[in-house]
Amino acid sequence: MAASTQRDEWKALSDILAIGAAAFLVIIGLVLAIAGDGLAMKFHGCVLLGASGLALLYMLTQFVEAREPADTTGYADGVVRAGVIATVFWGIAGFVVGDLIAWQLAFPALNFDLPWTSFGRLRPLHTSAVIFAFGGNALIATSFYVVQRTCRARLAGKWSPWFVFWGYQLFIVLAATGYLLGVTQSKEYAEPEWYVDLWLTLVWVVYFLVFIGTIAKRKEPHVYVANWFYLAFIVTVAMLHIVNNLAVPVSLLGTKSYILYSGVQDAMTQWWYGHNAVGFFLTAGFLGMMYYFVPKRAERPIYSYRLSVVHFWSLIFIYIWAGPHHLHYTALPDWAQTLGMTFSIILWMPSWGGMINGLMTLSGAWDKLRTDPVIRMLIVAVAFYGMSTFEGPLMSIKSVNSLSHYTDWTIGHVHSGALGWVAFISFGAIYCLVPWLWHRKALYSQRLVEWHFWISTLGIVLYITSMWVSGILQGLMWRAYNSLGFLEYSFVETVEAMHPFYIIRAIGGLLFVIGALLMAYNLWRTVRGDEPVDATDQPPVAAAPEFRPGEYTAPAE
Ligand code: HEM
Ligand code: HEM
Ligand SMILES: [Cu+2]
Repeated sequence: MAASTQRDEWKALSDILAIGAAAFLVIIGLVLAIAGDGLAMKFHGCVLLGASGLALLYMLTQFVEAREPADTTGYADGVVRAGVIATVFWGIAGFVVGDLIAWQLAFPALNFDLPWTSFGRLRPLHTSAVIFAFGGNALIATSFYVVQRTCRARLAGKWSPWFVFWGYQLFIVLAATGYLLGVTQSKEYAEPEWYVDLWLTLVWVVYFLVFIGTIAKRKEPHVYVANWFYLAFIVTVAMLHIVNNLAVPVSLLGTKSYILYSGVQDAMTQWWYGHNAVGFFLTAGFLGMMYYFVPKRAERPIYSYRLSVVHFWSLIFIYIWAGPHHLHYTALPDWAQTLGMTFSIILWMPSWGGMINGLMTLSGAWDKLRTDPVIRMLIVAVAFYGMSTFEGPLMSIKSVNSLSHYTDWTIGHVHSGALGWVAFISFGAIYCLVPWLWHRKALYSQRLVEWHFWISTLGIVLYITSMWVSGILQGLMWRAYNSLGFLEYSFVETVEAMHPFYIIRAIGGLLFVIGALLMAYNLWRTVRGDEPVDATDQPPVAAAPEFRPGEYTAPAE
């Protein structure tokens, strides 16, 4: 009795705090909307005002009516469902913008001579949309799902998980609209200005607290390896984000700020950030996904649990040092470049350790590659992970980088990781999650998953092969001398030579977009509850699987 009143008091306190925080944000939004310096800040004030106003209204109605959310006892899956929807939505938005800029590179007239639609503004819109909006939502949704199952505990906090979700969407909207309006601090993958960075910091701290709070109240003694990867992703991204974005705003009412560092220190901080954004956002978090969804879908234990632990520690210790490979032949001291190159080459080993662990989880069940396109998607993702983590160390070797740097080869490398690994592992996870989360007995159509798989794979192959050819061609043309010691080609000749490859890449991108649209249609039909057209061919997914201790670890270990 006493315990329950105390719990009620805590709940009331948390409600009051949440309402107070929203009211505070309403005031800030109002101030910025009225007194903000310039159109962009005023607009962002309005966005903040609208978002926090809606949140405030919603929480007030809940509080006044003392209404309990529908499911306070089981797992908190509402926020995971929202995350899955957001992932698909932002994914398609990001892929479409990616393909648009791909066509712009082939046909510059598509810039339409307008500032808002120019390549310079749409490119960061693409990279942020796919990495942070698509990838970030996939990571938040799956991490919230996985941590609950593997800890057998409900997500910590009542409002906090929803704050993480909606706060993150607000971050995305502020960042994206900012780019279109020309607000940027010009650091690649860290373009949002100081006030958007501050907002993300707040959201991220709450994300960390929800995640660690759930682990703290776990009923399962062992902390499963996927959670280690998710946790490394959350903690390291916080560290990277804060250090790389230390800046002084010109005015508290304006968008512009100046970064604390200058010259080569700024460059090194930026690429320490940029490289580890790849390592911890695009790799560690998605490895967490791999370590849950591959064994689950294959219904096999992880090939080697011991290897997964070695994989974890070696990966996080080595990644952090490899950043200087982005700054070869720059003003960065030579020793630092060599250090970055050395650690990049060493990084090949833990990366492939992880790949082997993922692939070999299928041993004894290889036939599933033929019968289950979702498994195939997950496993091909792991194979692409292996490919791009072989290519990366190769490109980090200084003599190779002297050819590849600034060329389309880098773009090809990026997208074999991004499309092949990040997007495919997310698609696979989503195909698993949707029937579990919406309690459907199967996906609407397995055949459509097949189509998605093949169309998108073809798209990726067109993308990366065209970029390999154009990248190496570009690099060789730039460094070609004639017998008199003059450059053989003018720059514009190299641009002309790229044209056919840009068209092939854009077609590849289009195929990738079509695949994603097929997925969205299939998922929509599944969620709607339509009778699956080929349920008998699909593995049984009637109930979301429970975590059973020892299930993932090989018996021999
Ligand atoms: C339909 C799919 C996609 C297409 C057509 C596409 C196209 C493009 C294009 C044209 C660029 C600019 C290249 C340049 O400046 O030369 C680019 C850059 C980039 N894209 Fe994509 N993209 C797609 C999907 C993705 C996904 C899913 C991700 C990440 C998860 C991603 C991450 C990136 C990154 C990180 C860059 C910057 C690369 C760099 O600066 O080296 N893209 N993309
Ligand atoms: C062992 C692992 C890896 C190593 C050592 C590595 C190394 C490299 C190197 C040397 C570059 C070219 C730098 C330059 O010349 O400017 C690069 C660029 C890049 N890589 Fe990797 N890579 C690895 C894995 C990955 C993976 C798995 C992904 C994606 C999921 C990825 C995403 C990127 C991106 C986005 C860039 C472009 C950065 C920019 O200039 O904007 N890398 N990587
Ligand atoms: Cu790097």
